Amino acid sequence: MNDPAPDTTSPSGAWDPAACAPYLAPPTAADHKYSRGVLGLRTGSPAYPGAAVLGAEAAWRTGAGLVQFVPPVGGTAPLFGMPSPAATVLAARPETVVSRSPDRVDAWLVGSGTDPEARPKAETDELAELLTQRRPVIIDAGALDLCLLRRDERFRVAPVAITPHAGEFARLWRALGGSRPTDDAGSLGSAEATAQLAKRLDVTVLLKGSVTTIASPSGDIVTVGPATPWLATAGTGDVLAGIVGTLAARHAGLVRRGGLVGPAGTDWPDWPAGQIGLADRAPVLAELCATAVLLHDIAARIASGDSGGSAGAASSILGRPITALDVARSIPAAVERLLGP
Ligand SMILES: NC(=O)C1=CN([C@@H]2O[C@H](COP(=O)(O)OP(=O)(O)OC[C@H]3O[C@@H](n4cnc5c(N)ncnc54)[C@H](OP(=O)(O)O)[C@@H]3O)[C@@H](O)[C@H]2O)[C@@H](O)CC1
Ligand SMILES: Nc1ncnc2c1ncn2[C@@H]1O[C@H](COP(=O)(O)OP(=O)(O)O)[C@@H](O)[C@H]1O
Repeated sequence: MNDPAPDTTSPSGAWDPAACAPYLAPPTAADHKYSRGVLGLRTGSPAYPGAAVLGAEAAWRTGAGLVQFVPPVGGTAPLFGMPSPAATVLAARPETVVSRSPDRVDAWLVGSGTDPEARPKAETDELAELLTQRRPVIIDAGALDLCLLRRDERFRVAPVAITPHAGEFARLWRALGGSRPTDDAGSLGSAEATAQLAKRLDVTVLLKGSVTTIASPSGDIVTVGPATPWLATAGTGDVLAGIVGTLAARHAGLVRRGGLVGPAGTDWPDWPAGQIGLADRAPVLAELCATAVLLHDIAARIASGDSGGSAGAASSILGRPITALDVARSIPAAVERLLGP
């Protein structure tokens, strides 16, 4: 990959709170748990069971119909006498169903709270397999290396969004042969670099930061922020990933169709093969990501008691310290605020 030119372009646009509403629409009388979106989680590890709890908490609070947790394959036993990720998730959210091979999953969230160095081959193989299927896959933290598989056509079947922070973004950039950025995506013109990465790997890139940049493979860029700086605390990225995964599960059909409505309301399997390219599908995923980032910021502001700041406001810092779990627990109030009159 060539180094990006300095970023002289303006982003395609900042995300409008009003645009979130369709993605957060309340359930109807015709809904049931399966129609509201089933999220499959492959998150957490013996070293980081807490990250799996944060993602599951966020998923339920965002309004998932069902969250299914798949325990990591093989690997080391829990450390320090800690419970396993599955036991930790169940203790916090007994609504969660734990299963080795869940059916009816609409979208997957993988990688939060995992370490690629400690990942057994069997786990890597199962994660890679998800990229060969049509369900949306959200790739976070310790699974981000798997998006490099997208260089191979076989792994380009699933619509994919990745959620790196600046350090993780720099690692991916270097893995693709770029020499810049070093560890500071902000210094390189992140919009340009994010768009390049999105295009190269045919993924939607959600580059986290005070201002979060979201790029589609098509080149569209959306920015959200600045978010409240109280979000700069451990685990808030795991919460964001849970929100993104849940919205992707809720709108999995729309993601696969690229936002297009099929003939007589048909879904993807009824569409002629090859009619819709991956790049066509990506902007919907970007809009879901932007909605998730805005919801996350509003939840953080509610949790921190920041009644004066609105999402995206670059005001002086208002409010009080928060934890990642506080943010997750404030998601329902944030949904209500975004849907409010
Ligand atoms: N409770 C739990 O279970 C929790 C579990 N968690 C899990 O921990 C795992 C490891 O994740 P991780 O992010 O802590 O470590 P890693 O991937 O090595 O990246 C850090 C390196 O990147 C660099 N860096 C540059 N810019 C940066 C930025 N904006 N934000 C952050 N870093 C930035 C930074 O360099 P520096 O700036 O310090 O020079 C540093 O060298 C992962 O699976 C995650 O899910 C956490 O979510 C916490 C709660
Ligand atoms: N200074 C900041 N101002 C606003 N939001 C921030 C700031 N720093 C980080 N964030 C947000 O906090 C979250 C941190 O995610 P991440 O770096 O993955 O942390 P973790 O791995 O501990 O969950 C992201 O949503 C990011 O956009």
